[in-house]
Amino acid sequence: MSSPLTIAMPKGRIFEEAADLLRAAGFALPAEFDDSRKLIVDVEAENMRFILAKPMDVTTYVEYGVADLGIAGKDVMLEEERDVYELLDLKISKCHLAVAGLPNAIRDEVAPKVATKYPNVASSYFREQGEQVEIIRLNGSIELAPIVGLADRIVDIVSTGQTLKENGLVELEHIEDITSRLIVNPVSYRLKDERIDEIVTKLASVLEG
Ligand SMILES: Nc1ncnc2c1ncn2[C@@H]1O[C@H](COP(=O)(O)OP(=O)(O)OP(=O)(O)O)[C@@H](O)[C@H]1O
Ligand SMILES: O=P(O)(O)OC[C@H]1O[C@H](OP(=O)(O)OP(=O)(O)O)[C@H](O)[C@@H]1O
Repeated sequence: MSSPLTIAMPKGRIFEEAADLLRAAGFALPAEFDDSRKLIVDVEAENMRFILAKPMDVTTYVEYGVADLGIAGKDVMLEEERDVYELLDLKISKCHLAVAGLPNAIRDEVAPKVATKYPNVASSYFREQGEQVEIIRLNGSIELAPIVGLADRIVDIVSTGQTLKENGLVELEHIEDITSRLIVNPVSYRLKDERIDEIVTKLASVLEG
């Protein structure tokens, strides 16, 4: 048998939706897959190996070729700009990237501070807007920054809007709609195109159906 196809899966909120999608496409993923603390899960019946990574790291595993395929949020792809191909919009984990801040804040700073987990996305967004800002990188709970006075604005993910609302913030600018994507290492795609195309066809038929 050929070597297993390695797929980098994001732990966290995308995982469950991605696993549901793979099962709907006919892949026999064992229950162990969802509950285990193991970071590598071999699914011999499908000749697949899953590596469970932090969502922000999926594109890195795929770029370096230790995973052939991966499932990554478009936000991560925009931030990381890794050398990977996007094969399919999986239409899961829908949200958008936005600029937010306190309502009625006076916006007359020369270089307002912007807190974000997405420094590259935020820098290029404000550059395109012709606005000079100071980026402050944080790792989470971004909505805290304007409330405690660390930053004037934030660039972050908005889904239901509940986190903004509960923290007294408002969305100021919509940057980009986000969903999760199936990505591939370019060399893997050349060497394993038949197997990969088969997976894409199965997933696409679920998404279209
Ligand atoms: N509130 C949300 N609703 C829907 N999708 C979201 C939401 N927040 C993030 N996402 C999407 O899900 C992906 C993973 O988010 P998740 O919160 O699981 O990861 P993370 O915050 O990077 O990880 P961690 O919390 O472990 O640091 C994001 O890259 C984005 O594409
Ligand atoms: O619009 P909502 O539905 O409220 O979702 C948006 C929130 O979800 C994400 O945070 P996450 O839960 O990943 O926590 P984090 O702050 O640790 O990143 C994001 O960073 C927002 O804070």
